[in-house]
Amino acid sequence: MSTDTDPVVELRDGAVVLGGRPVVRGVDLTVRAGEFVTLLGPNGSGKSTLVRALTGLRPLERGSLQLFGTPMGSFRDWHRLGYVPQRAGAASGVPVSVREVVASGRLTRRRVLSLPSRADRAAVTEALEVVGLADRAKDSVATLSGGQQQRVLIARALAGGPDLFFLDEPTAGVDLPNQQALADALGTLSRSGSTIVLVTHELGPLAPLVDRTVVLRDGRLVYDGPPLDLTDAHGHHHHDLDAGRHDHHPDIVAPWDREDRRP
Ligand SMILES: Nc1ncnc2c1ncn2[C@@H]1O[C@H](COP(=O)(O)OP(=O)(O)OP(=O)(O)O)[C@@H](O)[C@H]1O
Repeated sequence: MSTDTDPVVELRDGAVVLGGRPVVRGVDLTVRAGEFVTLLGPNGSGKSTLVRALTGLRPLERGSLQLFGTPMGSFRDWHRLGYVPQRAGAASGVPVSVREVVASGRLTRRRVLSLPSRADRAAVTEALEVVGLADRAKDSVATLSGGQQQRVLIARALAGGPDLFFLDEPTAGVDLPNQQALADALGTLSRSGSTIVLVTHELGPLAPLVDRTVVLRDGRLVYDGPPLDLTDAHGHHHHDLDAGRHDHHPDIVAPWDREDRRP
């Protein structure tokens, strides 16, 4: 973990209200360059909302946010951010190739109405290689599995050359080989110095990559520290990280969910 580098995300007292209800409440979060942070918490605890707020997609009701040291209101370097939303299929119904989807990730880099440059094409090819889909470039996205489509979206985010990635449950509903391919791609990114903020219910093959864990509960940050060993003394895995399999079934017994948890 790098603690001596500049913060790339600095949220102070962040609050988001949706439908009149506080969903993110008084969150302080600093992410430094090169960190790999996982954001955990039960269903509905506000993880996706927090990530959307950090990308500027959800306005803050209260608090302040800086990205790369610039207040959100004046931030313009959008090409530095990559965002892979939750449960997003890459297939649109319109026949579109894997390469075309990934190439759309270069649009923040290109001048309006200009043709793709050699650098654009090279970035797309490289992004496809990182996620292990170079051999599927010409195929229609619709012919890919859900896990492969998720990797296409990661390649799209990658193609823009961002150095800060937000990924919202990229492994949900993805089989083990695809999870491993995702972990390989994120490991490559992380080693190249990218900062990664990842929402997940289950780390699986991603676990070795994680520097730091942040846990939300009821919109509040209840843990921020080293990755948690969620296996108890009896070798049982705490149940809530499997909650993704039982959507909206908050059967919680994890450390941050005990009565004595700190606020
Ligand atoms: N557009 C919206 N309007 C009103 N409430 C919303 C909206 N979007 C989300 N919520 C509510 O905000 C709360 C937090 O949702 P969010 O999706 O951020 O949680 P999450 O931790 O990512 O959950 P999950 O693990 O199920 O994806 C939930 O109670 C949800 O119902």
